[in-house]
Amino acid sequence: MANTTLEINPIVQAFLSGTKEMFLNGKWVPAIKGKVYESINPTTNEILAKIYEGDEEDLDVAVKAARRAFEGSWKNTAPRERARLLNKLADLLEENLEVITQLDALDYGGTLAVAGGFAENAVHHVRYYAGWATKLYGNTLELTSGGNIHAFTKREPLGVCGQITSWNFPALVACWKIAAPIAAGNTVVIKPSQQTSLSTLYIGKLIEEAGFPPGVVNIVTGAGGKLGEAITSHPDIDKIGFTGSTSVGRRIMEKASKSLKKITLELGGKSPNIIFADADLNKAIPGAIKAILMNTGQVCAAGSRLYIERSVYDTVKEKLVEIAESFVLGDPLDPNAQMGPLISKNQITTVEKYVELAKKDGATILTGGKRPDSPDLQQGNFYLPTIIEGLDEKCQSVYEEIFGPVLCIMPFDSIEEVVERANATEYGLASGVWTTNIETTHKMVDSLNAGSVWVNEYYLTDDNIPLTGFKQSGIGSELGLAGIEAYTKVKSVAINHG
Ligand SMILES: NC(=O)C1=CN([C@@H]2O[C@H](COP(=O)(O)OP(=O)(O)OC[C@H]3O[C@@H](n4cnc5c(N)ncnc54)[C@H](O)[C@@H]3O)[C@@H](O)[C@H]2O)C=CC1
Ligand code: BAL
Repeated sequence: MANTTLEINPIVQAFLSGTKEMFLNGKWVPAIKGKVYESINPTTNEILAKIYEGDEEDLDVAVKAARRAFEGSWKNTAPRERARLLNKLADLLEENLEVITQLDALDYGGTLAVAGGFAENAVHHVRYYAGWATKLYGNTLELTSGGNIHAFTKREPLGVCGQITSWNFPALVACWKIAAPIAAGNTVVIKPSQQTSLSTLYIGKLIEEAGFPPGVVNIVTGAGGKLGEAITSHPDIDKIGFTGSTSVGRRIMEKASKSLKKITLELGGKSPNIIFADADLNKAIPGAIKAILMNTGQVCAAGSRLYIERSVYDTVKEKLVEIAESFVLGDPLDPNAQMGPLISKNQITTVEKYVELAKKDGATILTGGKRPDSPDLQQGNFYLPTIIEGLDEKCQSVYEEIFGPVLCIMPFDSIEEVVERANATEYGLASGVWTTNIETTHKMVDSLNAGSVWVNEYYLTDDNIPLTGFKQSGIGSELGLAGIEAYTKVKSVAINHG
Protein backbone atom coordinates (compact mmCIF):
# COMPACT_ATOMS: atom_id res chain seq x y z
CA MET A 1 0.00 0.00 0.00
CA ALA A 2 1.22 3.47 -0.78
CA ASN A 3 2.93 5.18 2.11
CA THR A 4 1.72 8.68 1.38
CA THR A 5 0.15 11.33 3.52
CA LEU A 6 -1.79 12.64 0.54
CA GLU A 7 -5.42 11.79 0.10
CA ILE A 8 -6.10 8.61 -1.86
CA ASN A 9 -9.58 8.00 -3.25
CA PRO A 10 -11.24 5.19 -1.23
CA ILE A 11 -12.02 3.32 -4.47
CA VAL A 12 -8.30 3.31 -5.24
CA GLN A 13 -7.50 2.12 -1.71
CA ALA A 14 -9.97 -0.73 -2.07
CA PHE A 15 -8.74 -1.64 -5.56
CA LEU A 16 -5.15 -1.92 -4.32
CA SER A 17 -6.01 -4.57 -1.74
CA GLY A 18 -5.96 -8.30 -2.47
CA THR A 19 -4.27 -9.90 -5.46
CA LYS A 20 -5.43 -8.52 -8.77
CA GLU A 21 -6.97 -11.12 -11.07
CA MET A 22 -6.95 -11.27 -14.87
CA PHE A 23 -10.04 -10.55 -16.97
CA LEU A 24 -10.62 -13.55 -19.22
CA ASN A 25 -13.85 -14.32 -21.06
CA GLY A 26 -15.76 -11.75 -19.00
CA LYS A 27 -14.64 -13.21 -15.65
CA TRP A 28 -12.00 -12.22 -13.10
CA VAL A 29 -9.69 -15.18 -12.54
CA PRO A 30 -6.36 -15.93 -10.87
CA ALA A 31 -3.42 -17.26 -12.91
CA ILE A 32 -3.79 -21.01 -13.46
CA LYS A 33 -0.45 -21.68 -11.76
CA GLY A 34 -1.22 -19.14 -9.02
CA LYS A 35 2.01 -17.15 -9.50
CA VAL A 36 1.98 -13.54 -8.30
CA TYR A 37 4.20 -10.49 -8.92
CA GLU A 38 4.37 -7.12 -7.24
CA SER A 39 4.00 -3.63 -8.57
CA ILE A 40 6.18 -1.10 -6.82
CA ASN A 41 5.26 2.51 -6.07
CA PRO A 42 8.14 4.53 -7.60
CA THR A 43 7.59 7.39 -5.13
CA THR A 44 8.24 5.21 -2.08
CA ASN A 45 9.69 1.99 -3.51
CA GLU A 46 7.16 0.10 -1.42
CA ILE A 47 4.83 -2.60 -2.68
CA LEU A 48 1.78 -0.99 -4.22
CA ALA A 49 -0.18 -4.07 -5.28
CA LYS A 50 0.04 -7.79 -5.99
CA ILE A 51 -0.96 -9.08 -9.39
CA TYR A 52 -1.36 -12.58 -10.81
CA GLU A 53 1.32 -13.56 -13.28
CA GLY A 54 -0.13 -15.30 -16.30
CA ASP A 55 1.66 -17.59 -18.73
CA GLU A 56 0.95 -19.51 -21.95
CA GLU A 57 -1.93 -21.45 -20.38
CA ASP A 58 -3.77 -18.32 -19.24
CA LEU A 59 -3.09 -16.72 -22.58
CA ASP A 60 -4.63 -19.68 -24.33
CA VAL A 61 -7.84 -19.25 -22.32
CA ALA A 62 -7.88 -15.56 -23.30
CA VAL A 63 -7.25 -16.22 -27.00
CA LYS A 64 -9.91 -18.94 -27.16
CA ALA A 65 -12.41 -16.56 -25.52
CA ALA A 66 -11.45 -13.77 -27.93
CA ARG A 67 -11.79 -16.10 -30.94
CA ARG A 68 -15.22 -17.34 -29.76
CA ALA A 69 -16.41 -13.78 -29.18
CA PHE A 70 -15.12 -12.70 -32.61
CA GLU A 71 -16.62 -15.54 -34.64
CA GLY A 72 -19.69 -15.89 -32.42
CA SER A 73 -21.01 -12.38 -32.73
CA TRP A 74 -18.68 -9.41 -32.38
CA LYS A 75 -17.53 -9.26 -36.00
CA ASN A 76 -21.19 -9.10 -37.06
CA THR A 77 -22.43 -6.89 -34.24
CA ALA A 78 -24.07 -3.78 -35.67
CA PRO A 79 -21.54 -0.95 -35.82
CA ARG A 80 -23.92 1.31 -33.91
CA GLU A 81 -24.04 -1.23 -31.07
CA ARG A 82 -20.23 -1.29 -30.97
CA ALA A 83 -20.34 2.52 -30.89
CA ARG A 84 -22.91 2.48 -28.07
CA LEU A 85 -20.78 0.21 -25.91
CA LEU A 86 -17.63 2.26 -26.55
CA ASN A 87 -19.50 5.46 -25.69
CA LYS A 88 -20.71 3.82 -22.49
CA LEU A 89 -17.11 2.89 -21.69
CA ALA A 90 -16.02 6.49 -22.34
CA ASP A 91 -18.72 7.74 -19.94
CA LEU A 92 -17.52 5.32 -17.26
CA LEU A 93 -13.91 6.37 -17.81
CA GLU A 94 -14.99 9.97 -17.38
CA GLU A 95 -16.84 9.16 -14.13
CA ASN A 96 -13.70 7.39 -12.90
CA LEU A 97 -11.11 9.97 -13.96
CA GLU A 98 -9.83 10.56 -10.46
CA VAL A 99 -9.44 6.85 -9.78
CA ILE A 100 -7.59 6.21 -13.03
CA THR A 101 -5.39 9.27 -12.55
CA GLN A 102 -4.45 8.25 -9.03
CA LEU A 103 -3.79 4.64 -10.02
CA ASP A 104 -1.39 5.78 -12.72
CA ALA A 105 0.20 8.41 -10.46
CA LEU A 106 0.84 5.75 -7.82
CA ASP A 107 1.94 3.08 -10.28
CA TYR A 108 4.29 4.95 -12.63
CA GLY A 109 4.82 8.33 -10.93
CA GLY A 110 3.06 10.72 -13.36
CA THR A 111 1.94 13.92 -11.65
CA LEU A 112 -1.77 14.64 -11.18
CA ALA A 113 -1.61 17.15 -14.04
CA VAL A 114 0.11 14.77 -16.43
CA ALA A 115 -1.53 11.46 -15.47
CA GLY A 116 -4.85 13.32 -15.23
CA GLY A 117 -4.38 14.88 -18.67
CA PHE A 118 -3.61 11.48 -20.18
CA ALA A 119 -6.68 9.98 -18.47
CA GLU A 120 -8.85 12.71 -19.98
CA ASN A 121 -7.29 12.00 -23.37
CA ALA A 122 -8.26 8.36 -22.90
CA VAL A 123 -11.93 9.40 -22.54
CA HIS A 124 -11.78 11.49 -25.73
CA HIS A 125 -9.96 8.71 -27.53
CA VAL A 126 -12.59 6.06 -26.77
CA ARG A 127 -15.37 8.45 -27.84
CA TYR A 128 -13.44 9.27 -31.01
CA TYR A 129 -13.24 5.64 -32.12
CA ALA A 130 -16.84 5.02 -31.05
CA GLY A 131 -17.59 7.56 -33.79
CA TRP A 132 -15.52 5.68 -36.38
CA ALA A 133 -17.33 2.37 -35.70
CA THR A 134 -20.20 3.54 -37.91
CA LYS A 135 -18.09 5.26 -40.54
CA LEU A 136 -15.87 2.62 -42.12
CA TYR A 137 -16.57 2.29 -45.83
CA GLY A 138 -15.14 0.53 -48.83
CA ASN A 139 -15.06 2.00 -52.35
CA THR A 140 -16.96 1.37 -55.54
CA LEU A 141 -14.51 0.71 -58.37
CA GLU A 142 -14.78 1.38 -62.10
CA LEU A 143 -12.87 -1.29 -64.03
CA THR A 144 -10.16 -0.13 -66.46
CA SER A 145 -11.51 -2.76 -68.86
CA GLY A 146 -15.15 -1.58 -68.52
CA GLY A 147 -17.88 -4.23 -68.83
CA ASN A 148 -20.79 -5.33 -66.68
CA ILE A 149 -18.78 -5.81 -63.55
CA HIS A 150 -19.78 -4.44 -60.20
CA ALA A 151 -16.53 -4.13 -58.27
CA PHE A 152 -16.13 -2.80 -54.79
CA THR A 153 -14.03 -3.08 -51.66
CA LYS A 154 -15.19 -3.67 -48.13
CA ARG A 155 -13.31 -3.36 -44.89
CA GLU A 156 -13.42 -6.36 -42.57
CA PRO A 157 -11.97 -6.83 -39.09
CA LEU A 158 -8.76 -8.86 -38.75
CA GLY A 159 -9.81 -11.14 -35.89
CA VAL A 160 -8.04 -11.50 -32.54
CA CYS A 161 -5.57 -8.70 -31.72
CA GLY A 162 -2.74 -9.25 -29.22
CA GLN A 163 -2.01 -5.84 -27.71
CA ILE A 164 1.15 -5.18 -25.69
CA THR A 165 1.73 -1.85 -23.94
CA SER A 166 4.52 0.18 -22.36
CA TRP A 167 4.57 1.59 -18.83
CA ASN A 168 4.50 5.29 -19.60
CA PHE A 169 0.96 6.73 -19.56
CA PRO A 170 -0.55 3.24 -19.13
CA ALA A 171 -4.28 4.09 -19.10
CA LEU A 172 -4.10 6.10 -22.31
CA VAL A 173 -1.99 3.55 -24.17
CA ALA A 174 -4.39 0.79 -23.03
CA CYS A 175 -7.29 2.74 -24.54
CA TRP A 176 -5.28 3.27 -27.75
CA LYS A 177 -4.90 -0.49 -27.94
CA ILE A 178 -8.54 -1.31 -27.16
CA ALA A 179 -10.79 1.30 -28.78
CA ALA A 180 -9.74 1.21 -32.46
CA PRO A 181 -9.66 -2.60 -32.85
CA ILE A 182 -12.96 -3.05 -31.00
CA ALA A 183 -14.66 -0.31 -33.01
CA ALA A 184 -13.60 -2.10 -36.22
CA GLY A 185 -15.11 -5.41 -35.03
CA ASN A 186 -12.01 -7.20 -33.71
CA THR A 187 -11.59 -8.76 -30.31
CA VAL A 188 -8.63 -8.04 -28.05
CA VAL A 189 -6.24 -9.74 -25.68
CA ILE A 190 -4.23 -7.01 -24.00
CA LYS A 191 -1.10 -7.35 -21.88
CA PRO A 192 -0.15 -4.17 -20.04
CA SER A 193 3.44 -3.66 -18.91
CA GLN A 194 4.06 -5.77 -15.81
CA GLN A 195 5.34 -2.60 -14.15
CA THR A 196 2.05 -0.75 -14.60
CA SER A 197 -0.89 -3.12 -14.96
CA LEU A 198 -3.24 -1.50 -12.46
CA SER A 199 -5.09 1.12 -14.50
CA THR A 200 -5.59 -1.36 -17.36
CA LEU A 201 -7.13 -3.83 -14.90
CA TYR A 202 -9.37 -1.10 -13.56
CA ILE A 203 -10.43 -0.25 -17.12
CA GLY A 204 -11.32 -3.96 -17.39
CA LYS A 205 -13.85 -3.41 -14.59
CA LEU A 206 -15.36 -0.55 -16.59
CA ILE A 207 -15.46 -2.71 -19.73
CA GLU A 208 -17.38 -5.29 -17.71
CA GLU A 209 -19.73 -2.62 -16.34
CA ALA A 210 -20.31 -1.18 -19.81
CA GLY A 211 -21.71 -4.56 -20.84
CA PHE A 212 -19.33 -5.72 -23.57
CA PRO A 213 -19.96 -9.39 -24.37
CA PRO A 214 -17.54 -11.85 -22.68
CA GLY A 215 -14.30 -12.34 -24.59
CA VAL A 216 -14.41 -9.10 -26.58
CA VAL A 217 -11.69 -7.64 -24.34
CA ASN A 218 -9.44 -9.92 -22.28
CA ILE A 219 -6.64 -8.72 -20.00
CA VAL A 220 -3.66 -10.93 -19.23
CA THR A 221 -0.92 -9.81 -16.86
CA GLY A 222 2.69 -10.85 -16.63
CA ALA A 223 6.22 -10.31 -17.82
CA GLY A 224 7.14 -9.40 -21.37
CA GLY A 225 9.81 -12.03 -21.96
CA LYS A 226 7.40 -14.88 -21.19
CA LEU A 227 3.79 -13.80 -21.64
CA GLY A 228 4.66 -11.16 -24.26
CA GLU A 229 6.55 -13.72 -26.35
CA ALA A 230 3.66 -16.15 -25.96
CA ILE A 231 1.36 -13.50 -27.46
CA THR A 232 3.64 -12.77 -30.40
CA SER A 233 3.97 -16.47 -31.21
CA HIS A 234 0.39 -17.58 -30.54
CA PRO A 235 -0.95 -19.19 -33.74
CA ASP A 236 -4.50 -17.92 -33.28
CA ILE A 237 -3.65 -14.22 -32.88
CA ASP A 238 -4.05 -12.29 -36.13
CA LYS A 239 -2.46 -8.97 -35.30
CA ILE A 240 0.01 -7.52 -32.80
CA GLY A 241 -0.39 -3.91 -31.71
CA PHE A 242 2.69 -2.92 -29.71
CA THR A 243 3.91 0.18 -27.91
CA GLY A 244 7.36 -0.09 -26.41
CA SER A 245 11.07 -0.01 -27.08
CA THR A 246 12.66 -0.48 -30.49
CA SER A 247 14.66 -3.50 -29.32
CA VAL A 248 11.51 -5.35 -28.17
CA GLY A 249 9.70 -4.17 -31.31
CA ARG A 250 12.34 -5.90 -33.46
CA ARG A 251 11.95 -9.09 -31.46
CA ILE A 252 8.17 -8.95 -31.85
CA MET A 253 8.46 -8.48 -35.60
CA GLU A 254 10.72 -11.50 -35.82
CA LYS A 255 8.35 -13.70 -33.80
CA ALA A 256 5.21 -12.42 -35.51
CA SER A 257 6.73 -13.08 -38.93
CA LYS A 258 6.57 -16.84 -38.31
CA SER A 259 2.81 -16.77 -38.86
CA LEU A 260 2.78 -13.52 -40.87
CA LYS A 261 0.78 -11.66 -38.25
CA LYS A 262 -0.10 -8.09 -39.10
CA ILE A 263 1.78 -5.64 -36.88
CA THR A 264 1.63 -2.05 -35.73
CA LEU A 265 4.73 -0.99 -33.81
CA GLU A 266 4.95 2.31 -31.92
CA LEU A 267 8.55 2.46 -30.75
CA GLY A 268 11.24 4.68 -29.30
CA GLY A 269 12.64 8.03 -30.31
CA LYS A 270 15.37 10.62 -29.80
CA SER A 271 13.56 13.62 -31.10
CA PRO A 272 15.15 16.91 -32.17
CA ASN A 273 13.63 20.21 -31.08
CA ILE A 274 14.95 23.25 -32.97
CA ILE A 275 14.85 26.90 -31.90
CA PHE A 276 15.61 29.44 -34.64
CA ALA A 277 16.78 32.94 -33.69
CA ASP A 278 13.55 34.47 -35.03
CA ALA A 279 11.36 32.31 -32.74
CA ASP A 280 9.16 33.81 -30.06
CA LEU A 281 11.44 32.78 -27.20
CA ASN A 282 8.69 33.35 -24.63
CA LYS A 283 6.98 30.33 -26.17
CA ALA A 284 9.97 28.35 -27.41
CA ILE A 285 11.79 28.15 -24.06
CA PRO A 286 8.84 26.84 -21.98
CA GLY A 287 8.03 24.61 -24.97
CA ALA A 288 11.53 23.12 -24.87
CA ILE A 289 11.19 22.53 -21.12
CA LYS A 290 7.82 20.79 -21.56
CA ALA A 291 9.33 18.71 -24.38
CA ILE A 292 11.91 17.18 -22.05
CA LEU A 293 10.45 17.34 -18.54
CA MET A 294 6.82 16.32 -19.10
CA ASN A 295 6.35 12.87 -17.53
CA THR A 296 9.92 13.10 -16.18
CA GLY A 297 11.20 12.75 -19.74
CA GLN A 298 9.60 9.32 -20.05
CA VAL A 299 7.85 9.97 -23.34
CA CYS A 300 8.65 8.27 -26.65
CA ALA A 301 8.54 11.64 -28.42
CA ALA A 302 10.50 13.61 -25.76
CA GLY A 303 12.42 16.51 -27.30
CA SER A 304 15.73 15.37 -25.86
CA ARG A 305 18.05 16.99 -28.43
CA LEU A 306 17.63 20.76 -28.42
CA TYR A 307 19.29 22.66 -31.28
CA ILE A 308 19.52 26.42 -30.67
CA GLU A 309 20.63 28.94 -33.33
CA ARG A 310 23.96 30.33 -32.15
CA SER A 311 22.95 34.00 -31.89
CA VAL A 312 20.34 33.17 -29.21
CA TYR A 313 22.16 30.18 -27.67
CA ASP A 314 23.36 31.87 -24.47
CA THR A 315 20.03 33.62 -23.82
CA VAL A 316 18.08 30.38 -24.27
CA LYS A 317 20.56 28.34 -22.24
CA GLU A 318 20.44 30.73 -19.29
CA LYS A 319 16.65 30.71 -19.20
CA LEU A 320 16.38 26.92 -19.60
CA VAL A 321 18.67 26.40 -16.63
CA GLU A 322 16.70 28.92 -14.56
CA ILE A 323 13.38 27.15 -15.26
CA ALA A 324 14.86 23.66 -14.73
CA GLU A 325 16.26 24.73 -11.36
CA SER A 326 12.90 26.11 -10.27
CA PHE A 327 11.08 22.85 -11.09
CA VAL A 328 9.24 21.33 -8.12
CA LEU A 329 9.86 17.61 -7.73
CA GLY A 330 7.51 15.75 -5.46
CA ASP A 331 4.95 13.08 -4.71
CA PRO A 332 2.85 12.81 -7.88
CA LEU A 333 -0.30 13.02 -5.76
CA ASP A 334 0.76 16.45 -4.50
CA PRO A 335 -0.91 19.02 -6.79
CA ASN A 336 2.18 21.26 -6.42
CA ALA A 337 4.55 18.67 -7.87
CA GLN A 338 5.66 19.52 -11.42
CA MET A 339 7.70 16.36 -11.86
CA GLY A 340 7.38 12.93 -10.27
CA PRO A 341 9.90 10.11 -9.93
CA LEU A 342 11.28 7.87 -12.64
CA ILE A 343 9.46 4.57 -12.97
CA SER A 344 12.02 2.34 -11.23
CA LYS A 345 15.45 2.06 -9.65
CA ASN A 346 16.60 0.47 -12.91
CA GLN A 347 15.54 3.57 -14.81
CA ILE A 348 17.60 5.75 -12.43
CA THR A 349 20.59 3.52 -13.14
CA THR A 350 20.00 3.96 -16.88
CA VAL A 351 19.82 7.74 -16.59
CA GLU A 352 22.93 7.83 -14.39
CA LYS A 353 24.79 5.68 -16.93
CA TYR A 354 24.03 8.13 -19.74
CA VAL A 355 25.02 11.16 -17.67
CA GLU A 356 28.34 9.46 -16.85
CA LEU A 357 28.84 8.67 -20.55
CA ALA A 358 28.14 12.32 -21.37
CA LYS A 359 30.75 13.45 -18.84
CA LYS A 360 33.31 11.02 -20.30
CA ASP A 361 32.58 12.51 -23.72
CA GLY A 362 33.45 15.95 -22.35
CA ALA A 363 29.99 17.32 -21.60
CA THR A 364 29.39 20.17 -19.20
CA ILE A 365 26.50 19.52 -16.83
CA LEU A 366 24.77 22.91 -16.67
CA THR A 367 22.29 21.80 -14.05
CA GLY A 368 21.17 18.54 -12.40
CA GLY A 369 23.13 15.43 -13.29
CA LYS A 370 22.27 13.83 -9.97
CA ARG A 371 19.51 12.82 -7.61
CA PRO A 372 18.03 15.62 -5.46
CA ASP A 373 19.43 16.22 -1.97
CA SER A 374 16.04 16.88 -0.37
CA PRO A 375 15.42 14.37 2.48
CA ASP A 376 11.73 14.07 1.41
CA LEU A 377 12.72 12.62 -1.93
CA GLN A 378 15.24 9.99 -0.85
CA GLN A 379 12.82 7.05 -0.85
CA GLY A 380 11.64 7.55 -4.41
CA ASN A 381 13.31 7.34 -7.82
CA PHE A 382 13.75 11.09 -8.20
CA TYR A 383 16.31 12.64 -10.54
CA LEU A 384 16.92 16.34 -11.07
CA PRO A 385 16.09 18.03 -14.38
CA THR A 386 19.40 17.87 -16.21
CA ILE A 387 20.77 20.04 -18.99
CA ILE A 388 24.06 19.25 -20.66
CA GLU A 389 26.11 20.89 -23.40
CA GLY A 390 29.29 20.22 -25.30
CA LEU A 391 28.27 17.04 -27.13
CA ASP A 392 27.32 16.15 -30.67
CA GLU A 393 25.47 13.38 -32.51
CA LYS A 394 28.44 11.00 -32.25
CA CYS A 395 27.97 10.74 -28.47
CA GLN A 396 25.91 7.86 -27.09
CA SER A 397 23.90 10.08 -24.76
CA VAL A 398 22.91 12.16 -27.81
CA TYR A 399 21.98 9.36 -30.19
CA GLU A 400 20.43 6.83 -27.78
CA GLU A 401 17.06 7.13 -26.04
CA ILE A 402 17.61 7.89 -22.31
CA PHE A 403 13.96 8.06 -21.21
CA GLY A 404 14.63 10.51 -18.40
CA PRO A 405 14.76 14.28 -17.72
CA VAL A 406 18.05 14.81 -19.56
CA LEU A 407 18.28 17.50 -22.22
CA CYS A 408 21.27 17.89 -24.49
CA ILE A 409 21.58 21.41 -25.94
CA MET A 410 23.65 22.17 -29.04
CA PRO A 411 24.21 25.39 -31.05
CA PHE A 412 23.80 25.51 -34.85
CA ASP A 413 24.64 28.06 -37.55
CA SER A 414 22.49 27.34 -40.58
CA ILE A 415 19.27 25.65 -41.63
CA GLU A 416 21.20 23.13 -43.77
CA GLU A 417 23.40 22.20 -40.82
CA VAL A 418 20.52 21.74 -38.41
CA VAL A 419 18.51 19.61 -40.84
CA GLU A 420 21.43 17.27 -41.31
CA ARG A 421 22.10 17.02 -37.57
CA ALA A 422 18.44 16.67 -36.60
CA ASN A 423 18.07 13.77 -39.04
CA ALA A 424 21.32 12.11 -37.92
CA THR A 425 19.52 9.50 -35.82
CA GLU A 426 18.21 5.99 -36.35
CA TYR A 427 14.86 7.20 -34.97
CA GLY A 428 12.16 9.19 -36.73
CA LEU A 429 9.29 9.68 -34.32
CA ALA A 430 8.81 13.41 -33.70
CA SER A 431 10.43 16.81 -34.07
CA GLY A 432 9.81 20.39 -32.99
CA VAL A 433 10.54 23.65 -34.81
CA TRP A 434 10.28 27.13 -33.31
CA THR A 435 10.32 29.97 -35.84
CA THR A 436 8.24 32.91 -37.03
CA ASN A 437 9.52 32.58 -40.61
CA ILE A 438 7.11 30.86 -43.01
CA GLU A 439 9.87 29.84 -45.44
CA THR A 440 11.87 28.25 -42.63
CA THR A 441 8.71 26.49 -41.46
CA HIS A 442 8.07 24.88 -44.84
CA LYS A 443 11.72 23.97 -45.40
CA MET A 444 11.83 22.25 -42.04
CA VAL A 445 8.50 20.47 -42.49
CA ASP A 446 9.73 19.06 -45.81
CA SER A 447 13.21 18.15 -44.57
CA LEU A 448 12.67 16.58 -41.17
CA ASN A 449 12.57 12.79 -41.41
CA ALA A 450 10.09 12.21 -38.58
CA GLY A 451 6.49 11.04 -38.39
CA SER A 452 5.34 14.14 -36.47
CA VAL A 453 6.54 17.70 -37.00
CA TRP A 454 5.28 20.27 -34.51
CA VAL A 455 5.83 23.94 -35.32
CA ASN A 456 5.69 26.50 -32.47
CA GLU A 457 4.32 23.72 -30.24
CA TYR A 458 5.48 20.45 -28.76
CA TYR A 459 3.39 17.33 -28.08
CA LEU A 460 0.54 18.65 -30.19
CA THR A 461 -1.30 15.34 -30.38
CA ASP A 462 -4.95 14.86 -31.24
CA ASP A 463 -7.10 11.83 -31.98
CA ASN A 464 -7.52 13.03 -35.55
CA ILE A 465 -3.75 13.32 -36.18
CA PRO A 466 -2.01 10.00 -36.88
CA LEU A 467 1.15 9.10 -34.97
CA THR A 468 3.64 7.35 -37.22
CA GLY A 469 7.13 6.27 -36.38
CA PHE A 470 9.55 6.68 -39.30
CA LYS A 471 12.80 4.70 -39.51
CA GLN A 472 13.45 2.69 -36.31
CA SER A 473 10.53 4.37 -34.49
CA GLY A 474 7.86 2.08 -35.77
CA ILE A 475 5.68 0.50 -38.39
CA GLY A 476 2.17 1.72 -39.18
CA SER A 477 0.16 4.47 -37.55
CA GLU A 478 -1.95 4.92 -34.46
CA LEU A 479 -4.79 7.48 -34.08
CA GLY A 480 -6.81 9.06 -36.85
CA LEU A 481 -8.44 7.16 -39.70
CA ALA A 482 -5.15 5.33 -40.30
CA GLY A 483 -5.30 4.07 -36.72
CA ILE A 484 -8.56 2.19 -37.24
CA GLU A 485 -7.85 1.11 -40.82
CA ALA A 486 -4.81 -0.67 -39.38
CA TYR A 487 -7.27 -3.04 -37.68
CA THR A 488 -9.10 -3.92 -40.91
CA LYS A 489 -8.34 -5.83 -44.08
CA VAL A 490 -9.58 -4.75 -47.49
CA LYS A 491 -11.61 -7.36 -49.35
CA SER A 492 -12.18 -6.70 -53.02
CA VAL A 493 -15.31 -8.04 -54.71
CA ALA A 494 -16.07 -8.25 -58.44
CA ILE A 495 -19.57 -9.38 -59.52
CA ASN A 496 -20.21 -10.14 -63.16
CA HIS A 497 -23.82 -9.18 -63.87
CA GLY A 498 -23.48 -9.11 -67.63
N1 LIG B 1 5.98 5.40 -30.27
C1 LIG B 1 5.10 5.46 -29.27
O1 LIG B 1 3.94 5.78 -29.45
C2 LIG B 1 5.54 5.12 -27.88
C3 LIG B 1 6.73 4.42 -27.64
N2 LIG B 1 7.13 4.13 -26.36
C4 LIG B 1 8.43 3.47 -26.14
O2 LIG B 1 8.32 2.49 -25.12
C5 LIG B 1 9.56 2.35 -24.43
C6 LIG B 1 9.31 2.40 -22.93
O3 LIG B 1 8.41 1.45 -22.54
P1 LIG B 1 8.86 0.03 -21.94
O4 LIG B 1 7.67 -0.52 -21.25
O5 LIG B 1 10.14 0.16 -21.19
O6 LIG B 1 9.16 -0.80 -23.25
P2 LIG B 1 9.50 -2.36 -23.39
O7 LIG B 1 9.75 -2.56 -24.83
O8 LIG B 1 10.51 -2.81 -22.42
O9 LIG B 1 8.12 -3.09 -22.97
C7 LIG B 1 6.91 -2.81 -23.62
C8 LIG B 1 5.98 -4.00 -23.47
O10 LIG B 1 6.54 -5.11 -24.13
C9 LIG B 1 6.56 -6.24 -23.26
N3 LIG B 1 7.69 -7.07 -23.66
C10 LIG B 1 8.96 -7.05 -23.20
N4 LIG B 1 9.70 -7.99 -23.83
C11 LIG B 1 8.87 -8.60 -24.71
C12 LIG B 1 9.05 -9.65 -25.67
N5 LIG B 1 10.22 -10.24 -25.84
N6 LIG B 1 7.98 -10.02 -26.43
C13 LIG B 1 6.79 -9.41 -26.28
N7 LIG B 1 6.55 -8.43 -25.39
C14 LIG B 1 7.59 -8.04 -24.61
C15 LIG B 1 6.65 -5.64 -21.88
O11 LIG B 1 6.20 -6.54 -20.90
C16 LIG B 1 5.73 -4.43 -22.03
O12 LIG B 1 4.39 -4.82 -21.89
C17 LIG B 1 10.42 3.51 -24.89
O13 LIG B 1 11.37 3.05 -25.83
C18 LIG B 1 9.42 4.43 -25.57
O14 LIG B 1 10.01 5.27 -26.52
C19 LIG B 1 6.37 4.49 -25.29
C20 LIG B 1 5.19 5.18 -25.48
C21 LIG B 1 4.70 5.57 -26.77
N1 BAL C 1 5.11 0.23 -10.76
C1 BAL C 1 6.33 0.64 -11.39
C2 BAL C 1 7.56 0.03 -10.91
C3 BAL C 1 7.55 -1.46 -10.87
O1 BAL C 1 6.56 -2.07 -10.45
O2 BAL C 1 8.55 -2.06 -11.27
